[in-house]
Amino acid sequence: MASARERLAQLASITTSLMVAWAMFQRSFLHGLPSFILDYPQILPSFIYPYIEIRFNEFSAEHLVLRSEAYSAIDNYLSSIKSFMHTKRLKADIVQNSQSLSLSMDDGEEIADEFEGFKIWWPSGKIRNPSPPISLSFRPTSEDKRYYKLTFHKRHRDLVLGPYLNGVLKEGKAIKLRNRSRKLYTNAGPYWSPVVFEHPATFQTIAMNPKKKKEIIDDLIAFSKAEDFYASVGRAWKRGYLLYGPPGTGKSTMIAAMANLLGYDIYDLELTAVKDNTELRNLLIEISSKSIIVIEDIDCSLDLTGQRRKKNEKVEAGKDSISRQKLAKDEMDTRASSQVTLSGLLNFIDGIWSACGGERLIVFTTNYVENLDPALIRKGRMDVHVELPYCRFDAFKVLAKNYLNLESHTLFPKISVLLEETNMTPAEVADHLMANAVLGDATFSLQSLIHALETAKEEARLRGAEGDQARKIQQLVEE
Ligand SMILES: Nc1ncnc2c1ncn2[C@@H]1O[C@H](COP(=O)(O)OP(=O)(O)OP(=O)(O)O)[C@@H](O)[C@H]1O
Ligand SMILES: [Mg+2]
Repeated sequence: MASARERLAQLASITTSLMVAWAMFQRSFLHGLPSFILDYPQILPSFIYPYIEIRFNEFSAEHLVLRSEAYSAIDNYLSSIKSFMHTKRLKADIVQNSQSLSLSMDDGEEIADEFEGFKIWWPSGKIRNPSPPISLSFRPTSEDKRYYKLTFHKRHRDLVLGPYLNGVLKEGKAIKLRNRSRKLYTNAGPYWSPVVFEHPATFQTIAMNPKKKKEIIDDLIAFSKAEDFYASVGRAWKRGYLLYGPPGTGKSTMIAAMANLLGYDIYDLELTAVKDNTELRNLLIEISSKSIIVIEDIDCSLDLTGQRRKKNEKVEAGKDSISRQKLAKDEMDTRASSQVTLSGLLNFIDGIWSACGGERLIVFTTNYVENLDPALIRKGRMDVHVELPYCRFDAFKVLAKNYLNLESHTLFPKISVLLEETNMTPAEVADHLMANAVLGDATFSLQSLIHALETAKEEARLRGAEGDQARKIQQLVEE
């Protein structure tokens, strides 16, 4: 059944037709009548039909191929609001990156939305293009042009055209970002090449101290919502993370979990493949917002500390010709490999990056935090330092829950002590648990982990004893 507004719309349309006919009649036969009568066709229907309609076409006149950004945002927004109760014909599609179906209304249907206590209607429709007589090209012709018609009472004009519509467009764009398939970019030469990023890691599966984990999650979420805060204090919307710890402790896994948590793309920057600072700058300004820039093994990527050392050596050098020659050769060697310098990287972090949009994390990883230049990791550049250590009992409990669905067990105390006495990575512990998890016997899995820990402890003891012996022999030889 047609709603009151629809009946009014029909009435207004009939009235408009009548008024147009009336105006034509006037113009033809009644020259000289007062001009306000000629204005009737515009005034009268707006008394009868006090609604404003704004049409958002799928394709604008200028961009016949590119879908209008406003239309896409509205489409996403309308698919998200739960006003389908009275809509009989819906369209369904699979959302990228998700198993769920996304519903949207079919052409010719209407969704009602509410804002500040009043109603807004979004009828959808399509204009059928007259099909071309005979197309000689094989290019498919897009016959139908879809649109949404924002319809609201004229007394709400300011609210609808201001906060309501801005909110719809903002939310629609946010939904698009959430639903898009994310990318992992790597640099080979001066360009980024993307692949679809699908990594199952989540913070839930990362084995580490739960308190530390919560702090990181809270920090990331606070960062992703802090656009206004960063703007108000005049700082670039970026945050630096340094993840450090031995190999296999979950640094790369945590980066994937960060990307999954925030829905960001990852730009995995291989510094050794970057020719010089100019190429570095060009790569970095290409990076879009909502992204994580990752530089793995920062200590191996560049001779970052060396660059500084050489500067100091330069002052000392020059006294004799041999050291001058050595310095020149060192500089040539450095230039031959990569000319990206510590100062180039720092300039990027402080300057260029700040100037090109926001919502970006930069993450450095290293196995040897003590080797890094303090300038690189000082607060302000690397805001958060996260240590991923060898597996201790708190991290083990996460793995036991994930792999064996165990919260406690009589063997836990023994494992806790053994983990303190050995240096086994979460990766190794996880491997032991996984090897037997499929058998479904948790006690057997824990026993085999205990056996592995005891073996590792014994090996470490033997290595230590061998080392002591070697040192003693060395001492005797020197004496
Ligand atoms: N803390 C952890 N929690 C859960 N799984 C982990 C953890 N650490 C490692 N793993 C598992 O071990 C494997 C290796 O981990 P990852 O690559 O993240 O280590 P890494 O710290 O980046 O090592 P590297 O320093 O060698 O790059 C991953 O497949 C991951 O599933
Ligand atoms: Mg790694």
